[in-house]
Amino acid sequence: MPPRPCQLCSNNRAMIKRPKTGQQVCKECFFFAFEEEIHKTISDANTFKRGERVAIGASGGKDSTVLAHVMKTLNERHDYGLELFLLSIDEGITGYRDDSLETVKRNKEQYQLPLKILSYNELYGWTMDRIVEAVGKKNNCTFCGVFRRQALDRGASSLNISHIVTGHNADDVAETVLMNILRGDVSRLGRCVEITTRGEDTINRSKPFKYTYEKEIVMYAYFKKLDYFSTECIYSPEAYRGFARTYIKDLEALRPSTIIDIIHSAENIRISEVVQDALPKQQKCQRCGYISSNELCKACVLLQGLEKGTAKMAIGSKAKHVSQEVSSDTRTIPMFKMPDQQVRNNQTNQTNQAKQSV
Ligand SMILES: Nc1ncnc2c1ncn2[C@@H]1O[C@H](COP(=O)(O)OP(=O)(O)OP(=O)(O)O)[C@@H](O)[C@H]1O
Repeated sequence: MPPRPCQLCSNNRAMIKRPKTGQQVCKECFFFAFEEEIHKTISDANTFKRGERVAIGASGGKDSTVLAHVMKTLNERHDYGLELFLLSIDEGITGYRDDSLETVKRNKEQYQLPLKILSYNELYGWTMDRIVEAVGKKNNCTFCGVFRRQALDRGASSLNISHIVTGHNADDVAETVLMNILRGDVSRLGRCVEITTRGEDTINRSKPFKYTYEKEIVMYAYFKKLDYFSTECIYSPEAYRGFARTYIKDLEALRPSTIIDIIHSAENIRISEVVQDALPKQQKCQRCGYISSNELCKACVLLQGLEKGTAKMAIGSKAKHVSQEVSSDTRTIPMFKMPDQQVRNNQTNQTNQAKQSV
């Protein structure tokens, strides 16, 4: 059978069948189409301001490694004018995160980007290895997720950065939509499909891979021969999320557009004002100053549970009513500080001067 030509350039031999579109394309056209679709996602949503300092949440895994590579490529190709940094959180998981951080350190050299590593141990006085010893494997993902979210914001803030991008891809977003529906979590249903979540007292978070299929990220990393770490976390993943993931993968095998269709469905759901008014209002944690929907943020509640030896109780719904009292010898999280107002103002001024956003 004669070689099949690329359906995009018609010159080269097709090497890849795109999981997202089914098109048969050559390597070069795949790379370009993949990158430019991400550029479209970024520019359609005016995601960045020119001159902005942006931290790439870098775990060393395939998604964030491809993200670092693509952000650097697009920043240069389309002159976004961004100052990019790698930001890694060391959760303290021996045999997993220590190895993946070695990959990030190599990425720092390969992409010539500054790297900041912040550890749970430094910030909370606990590693995930010790947390798992204390709470067991069943609920450890709750601790890790809550602690990572804050650690990323605190790491960014220490670099005077008010925008983080993560490698969450279309499969992750579709999975989160499904989980929010299954849990009846209306407030998160709307937010989880936004490319950027913004707020006065929060660090902006963006997902440039919101419409990018995981299978294509794997192909991109493979054909570009990127240096990434491919082992799964050694602590068991959250079982409920695992079911949602498998369900979506099964549907994708039958109809590849399922992933995008789920995302589009959630984008078009309108939450009634009655429901919105009933949602908890955002405030600052009374202990550490981090954004929270209760008097104490989730990280402070979880840390207090760990310190007092009542960590399992801290996970449940009664955790909101945890005592505010904390003895002077109990470890607490340092006060959260948003990036310097000055920096934010400067960024706005630069933006106004440049009158441009990407
Ligand atoms: N330890 C970490 N340090 C910095 N960023 C992280 C860390 N863990 C996760 N992230 C960010 O959150 C995104 C989603 O994380 P998740 O745990 O779902 O991993 P993943 O889907 O396996 O991604 P990756 O392949 O990048 O590890 C990552 O792509 C990355 O941007």
